[in-house]
Amino acid sequence: MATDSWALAVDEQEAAAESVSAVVKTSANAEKTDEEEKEDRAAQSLLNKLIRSNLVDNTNQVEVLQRDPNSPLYSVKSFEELRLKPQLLQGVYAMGFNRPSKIQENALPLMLAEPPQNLIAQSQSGTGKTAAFVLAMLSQVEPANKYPQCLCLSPTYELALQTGKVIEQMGKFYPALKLAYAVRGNKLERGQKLSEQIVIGTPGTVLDWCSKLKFIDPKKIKVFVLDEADVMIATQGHQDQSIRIQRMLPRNCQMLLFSATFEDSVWKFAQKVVPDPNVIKLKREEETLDTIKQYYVLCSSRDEKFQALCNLYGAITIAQAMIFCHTRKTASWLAAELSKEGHQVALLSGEMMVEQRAAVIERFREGKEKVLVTTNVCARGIDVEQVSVVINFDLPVDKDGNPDNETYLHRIGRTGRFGKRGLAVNMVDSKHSMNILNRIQEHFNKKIERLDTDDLDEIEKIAN
Ligand SMILES: Nc1ncnc2c1ncn2[C@@H]1O[C@H](COP(=O)(O)OP(=O)(O)OP(=O)(O)O)[C@@H](O)[C@H]1O
Repeated sequence: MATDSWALAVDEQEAAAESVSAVVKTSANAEKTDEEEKEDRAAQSLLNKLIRSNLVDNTNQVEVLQRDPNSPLYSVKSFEELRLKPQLLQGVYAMGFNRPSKIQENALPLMLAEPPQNLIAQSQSGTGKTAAFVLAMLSQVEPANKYPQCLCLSPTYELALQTGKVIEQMGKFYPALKLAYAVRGNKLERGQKLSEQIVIGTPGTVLDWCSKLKFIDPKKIKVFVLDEADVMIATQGHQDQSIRIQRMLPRNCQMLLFSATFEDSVWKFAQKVVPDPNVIKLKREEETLDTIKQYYVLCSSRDEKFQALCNLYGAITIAQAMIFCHTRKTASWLAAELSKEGHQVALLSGEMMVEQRAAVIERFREGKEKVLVTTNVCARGIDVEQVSVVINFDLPVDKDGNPDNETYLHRIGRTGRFGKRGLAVNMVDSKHSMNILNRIQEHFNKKIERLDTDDLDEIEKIAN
C-alpha cells in the first residue's frame, strides 16, 4: 500500500478507534487512574514475591556509606562469620541459603553489630532484603519475653503476610516465638496486651495498636523495620502514620528502612524515619538495546497487525513471546484470536486478582504457555527472562500520548546477565504511531528497521 493511502486509512481507523476509546475510558474498564497506579505498585511487589524462587543476580558493586567513616568496612562471605545463634543459623540453612546475597554481605554485619546500627538500604526486589531484616529481627528477639520487641511495617496486608511467612520459616527453630499481624480486621479485646514478640502490620493499624488501643508498648521495641518504603509513600497517609509510630519508639531502638527504588521523595522520607543511618545501595543492572534486533511493521488496521503476527509465527520458530497491548480490550481480543489459531496463549489482565496473575506468569515461566499477551500496566516490573521475542502490538505511550521510552526499554531491553540476543517487533498502524516510533528511535539513537511480513524470506532472515 502506498504510504499516503496507508496514512489515510489509518487516520480513519484511528478516528474510529478514538471514539471507541472515549466510551471505554468512561466505563469500568477504563485506563488506570493515578490512584490505581499506586495500588499497582503494591500489587507488583507482591507479584514479584509470589513468583520468585531465587535471588536476582546483580553484578553491580554495592555502595556503602557508613555513619562512622573511620570504622573499617566489614563484609561477610558466609553466615557462620556472623556468629548467629545456633537455632537461627539452622533456620537460615533450612531455607536453603548457602551464603549471603550481595546486599546481605554488607548489610548483615552493620545490622548485627554491637551496638546495632541504623540502616537505609535500597536494592531492586529479589536481592535478599527481606531475608536480611528478618535475620536482624530474629537475632535480637528474646523469645522468653512475652511482649512485642520487633515491629515491622508493610504497605499492605498481603505484603505483611509474605514477610510473616519468611519470619516463620527462618524462625522455626525458636519454638516459643510468636508473630502477630496488626492489620485491619484483626480485632483484639480492649485492654489486652500482645504477648507475641514480633508484630508485623500496616501503618494505620500499628499506630492504633501503639497509641489509642495500647496493645503494644512502643517503648519496649528494639528493632523497627520499615519495608517497601517506596510503595509505602505512594499510599495516602502511610508516610505520616509511619513517622508518628517512629516518634514513639525509644532512642536506642534499631531503625531499618528498605526500598526497591530511591527517588528523592523516598530518600527524604527515609531520613525522617531513620536517624544517623548507614546507607547501602545496590544499583539495578542497566538494560540496553545493544543485543536486540528491532523491527517495525506497517499495518493499516488491528486485523492487519494480527495477520502480520500470524505471518511471523508462520515463518520463524518462536519459543516464547510476550505481546504488549495498550488496553485490556485489545489484549483479550488478541488472546482469543491467537487461541483460535491454535496457539497456547496466556492472558495477563488487570481484572485478575494478584494471585491469579502470579499463577499465569508462573505457568508461562515454566513454558506451559508459549505466548503471553498483556497490557503494560500488568507486566510492569516483571522479568520473564527467557523470552527472546517481544511484540509491541501497540507502542508504549504515557498518559499524554508521548512515547514511553523507559517502558520500551524495560519491555525489550536486556541486562548483562541475560545478554542473549533478542528480537523486538513493533506494529505501527497510524501516522501517530509512526511518529512515536521515530521518537523512540531518536531517543535511543538506534535504528529500527522496517520489516515486510508478507515477505517470508525477509522474515526468515531476521531470525538468523
Ligand atoms: N542468601 C540467600 N541465598 C539464597 N537465597 C536467598 C538468600 N537470601 C534471600 N534468598 C531468596 O531470594 C529470594 C528473594 O529474597 P528476598 O525476598 O529477601 O528479596 P527482597 O529484596 O526482599 O525482594 P522484595 O523487594 O521483592 O521483597 C527469596 O526467594 C529468598 O528466599
